[in-house]
Amino acid sequence: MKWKKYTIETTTAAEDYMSSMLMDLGIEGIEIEDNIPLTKEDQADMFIDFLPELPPDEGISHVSFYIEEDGSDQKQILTQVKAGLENLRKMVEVGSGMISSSETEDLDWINNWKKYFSSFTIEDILIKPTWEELKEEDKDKFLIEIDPGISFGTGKHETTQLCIRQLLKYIRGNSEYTPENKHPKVLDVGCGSGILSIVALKLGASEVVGTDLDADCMISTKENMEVNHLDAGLGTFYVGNLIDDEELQQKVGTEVYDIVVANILADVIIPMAPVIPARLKKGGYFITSGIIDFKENEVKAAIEKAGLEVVEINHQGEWVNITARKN
Ligand SMILES: C[S@@+](CC[C@H](N)C(=O)[O-])C[C@H]1O[C@@H](n2cnc3c(N)ncnc32)[C@H](O)[C@@H]1O
Repeated sequence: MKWKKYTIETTTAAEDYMSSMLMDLGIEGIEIEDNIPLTKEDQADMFIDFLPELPPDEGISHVSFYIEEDGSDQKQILTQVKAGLENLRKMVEVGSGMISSSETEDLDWINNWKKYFSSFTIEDILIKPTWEELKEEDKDKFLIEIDPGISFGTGKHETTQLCIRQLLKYIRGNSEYTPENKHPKVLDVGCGSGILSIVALKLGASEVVGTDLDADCMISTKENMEVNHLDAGLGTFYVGNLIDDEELQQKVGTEVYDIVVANILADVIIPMAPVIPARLKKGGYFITSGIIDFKENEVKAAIEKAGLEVVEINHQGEWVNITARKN
């Protein structure tokens, strides 16, 4: 599909008004480029732990939007955008308001990333996108099928893989480690696509409870449970923030989990560490990742301060997994 990209030069003060005006006109896929650093909340939502140095913010912003080349009345939309822009001038400094245009190559916003997600294995687990056909030679493999939709969690990210390896070890066991409980109850904080809950259940977990800030993850997780033939009753998933939502903490429960897994971000795991020991049974494990290597010591200190004993630290690329025990 061919798209035409239009870019409005405006001010950082007007960029939100500008995108809201465009959305009111039914335009989706709006892009904002400015030199304002992301907030901590935006960083957490976007799973970004470190940011490039930006040039100084001079108050200039470029707001771009895309219109399908065929099938839309470009002229009419542009007239509406120009009228909307002039209306905004009465409320806020919109700057030059100059609109430039360029052609883009074929774009399929929702599905393009799928080209980069194909089957792969972690130890003996085959992770396969739901849309890929299962090869004859893979029919007997330990299979997890995933469509993350708009949630995080194809399994390709180093942090997810670090957690999967720990689930393999602490649920199934391996040569150096034999778990006492082969059917643990698992809490998956930041469940995303549900991939870690599904791996845990497929490895033998008796039940999983998951949480995420993002309501869309509930849909992806539910659908992925179904695709993997897991009974819906094996998993309960809640939207919310375990760090400070006492109602959620109560729903999730106290001293009921053999394993808590949380693949989020160092800046989220640090404030979350104090509420983890209360969720774990004595002897239970906290498996966490999403930690960029230069924040390893900070996260380790927070986990130890919360009263857990760090038993393992693993690395993959620039990412870290910390596993800790409640003694
Ligand atoms: C890196 S993704 C992990 C997804 C999946 N568990 C995996 O390992 O691939 C992190 C998820 O944590 C969620 N998240 C961020 N902060 C959170 C918080 N305070 N509580 C629960 N979930 C959170 C995000 O919405 C996102 O879905």
